[in-house]
Amino acid sequence: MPSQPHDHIIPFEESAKSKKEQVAEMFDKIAGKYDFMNRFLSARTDVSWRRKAIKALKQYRPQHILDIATGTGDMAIMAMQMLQPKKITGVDISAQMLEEGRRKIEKLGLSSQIDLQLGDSENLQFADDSFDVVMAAFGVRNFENLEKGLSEMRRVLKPGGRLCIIEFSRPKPAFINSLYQFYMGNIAPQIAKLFHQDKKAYQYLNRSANAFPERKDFTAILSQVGFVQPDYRALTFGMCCIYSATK
Ligand SMILES: C[S@@+](CC[C@H](N)C(=O)[O-])C[C@H]1O[C@@H](n2cnc3c(N)ncnc32)[C@H](O)[C@@H]1O
Repeated sequence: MPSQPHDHIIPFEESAKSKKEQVAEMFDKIAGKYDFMNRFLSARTDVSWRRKAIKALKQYRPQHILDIATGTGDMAIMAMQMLQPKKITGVDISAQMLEEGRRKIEKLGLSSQIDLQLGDSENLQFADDSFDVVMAAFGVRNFENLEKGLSEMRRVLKPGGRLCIIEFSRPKPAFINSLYQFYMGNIAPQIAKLFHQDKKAYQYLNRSANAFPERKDFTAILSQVGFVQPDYRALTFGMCCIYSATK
């Protein structure tokens, strides 16, 4: 197994709580403004990243989709609108993020098609081989044990099923990365503070994104947990990557 530098990246370094507890608490706190901050800080680029990832799943015509670390349900909602599967199940450890998600889903009249459940990606309560597609947008970086979470995602995927992961990565070329690092490391946490959000949550976002295995390092981990044909596509100068693989 490769080393896991991301394991040590936790939201609040001074806290004695586990990474999982800290992550759940942090997202509970920022849930109310999570969508707004995403749109604002990324100038809506996050929406186009999710759209591209979901578009690539169209050819598989999935009927049952699992959205891991679903948060406020943005990925699940967009996948329901674009792919029209029979059902999407979303799982997250933050009750408040799920509450926000359920509100949006109800407003859109999608409650019978999208089911959001409190649960841990590293210990999924679903039978083996249950889903045609398992996806996670900006979630796997937060796992306490990355390999365990990815293995669970593989376990519940049907043989031949498709994995889709969106995660932050470091932009190339170097001068764009410098600008990006300055924005994410200094400006974004200040903007978050202006909107009464915990600055530390947005500092964690940058630190955890920088420490996370990216591109070929991440596809190597997908292979190690048993996925086949892992691949990635870098978006917006490589600010994020869409990873795909098959079970
Ligand atoms: C940055 S948010 C992404 C939310 C959503 N997927 C999106 O695209 O906006 C990360 C989410 O991962 C969830 N999360 C972190 N670790 C988790 C775990 N072990 N199991 C389930 N959810 C987890 C957090 O609670 C949070 O809602």
